[in-house]
Amino acid sequence: MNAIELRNLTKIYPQFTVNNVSLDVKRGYITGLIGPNGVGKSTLIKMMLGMVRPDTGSIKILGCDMPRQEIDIKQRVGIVSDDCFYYEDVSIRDMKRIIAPFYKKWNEQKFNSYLEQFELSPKKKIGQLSKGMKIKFALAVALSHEAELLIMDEPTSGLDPVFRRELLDLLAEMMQDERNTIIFSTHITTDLDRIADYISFVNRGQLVFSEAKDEVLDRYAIVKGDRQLLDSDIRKKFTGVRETAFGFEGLVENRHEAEQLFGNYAVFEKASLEDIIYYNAKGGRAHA
Ligand SMILES: Nc1ncnc2c1ncn2[C@@H]1O[C@H](COP(=O)(O)OP(=O)(O)OP(=O)(O)O)[C@@H](O)[C@H]1O
Repeated sequence: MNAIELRNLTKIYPQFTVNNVSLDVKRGYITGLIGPNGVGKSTLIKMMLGMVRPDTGSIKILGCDMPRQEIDIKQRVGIVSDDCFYYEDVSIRDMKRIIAPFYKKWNEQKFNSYLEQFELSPKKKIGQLSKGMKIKFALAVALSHEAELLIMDEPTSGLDPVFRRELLDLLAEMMQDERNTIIFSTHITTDLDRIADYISFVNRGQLVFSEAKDEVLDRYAIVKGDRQLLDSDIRKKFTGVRETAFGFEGLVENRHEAEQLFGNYAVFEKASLEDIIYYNAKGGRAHA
């Protein structure tokens, strides 16, 4: 079953379009939403959360229609984003008093223990929280109302390495209940190496792929070889190529096909998620 189903979503901004994105996020798994800056990841997440209305297309979250069943959906979804919706002038304690009654399954004890674990003083005003502290607060809220689905926009980007690991542990803990689902966008691909099951890759407003992380890492490869191997037909086989005085290095989408093409004339290495983002972002423009 899918926790999220996006169908043919399009959002047109004056200088940018999310173009006909269809995406299934599998229930019971962690999906990483990756892509270069400004390709539409936050816009997609905001559409899932009803914060941005698509021009066309449909959105189902936990089997419910967004926006028609937005209130039911929000009961079951935890949101972590650094441009969260909280009042700056209000303390953590008072903000909690505003938020908690909205949730049918609010767990006060859990919330207090997260505040303690995250070293957040209830007296501190939201406006005085650092970016990382705001994320911790949003996470404490999200984890205290028994959310089945956690949707997070760059949750790890403002966090120090110690809390980043703690966060990943918390997410792993949440996934012990196999009905739970997490999707988060990130630039920190090492976080995904650690915990993601699926990767959804967005580039220039379009979904490039959404598949199991292990399959992605098996399918793509970095190829290195002598520049003489490159002609215009061969270049087309690469998602992107970097050329140096000594040779070339490029990303191919189909390792098997490239191995048949180059045989022993090239060297093949495993591509990382970072390689996949880099070469897709640069495309044919990737030169050293
Ligand atoms: N409200 C808006 N009005 C007009 N353009 C917008 C609006 N929101 C986003 N955009 C544009 O849409 C594009 C995609 O932005 P978005 O924030 O979705 O990208 P992103 O992939 O999340 O980027 P990053 O990784 O840098 O956070 C950008 O060019 C941005 O300027």
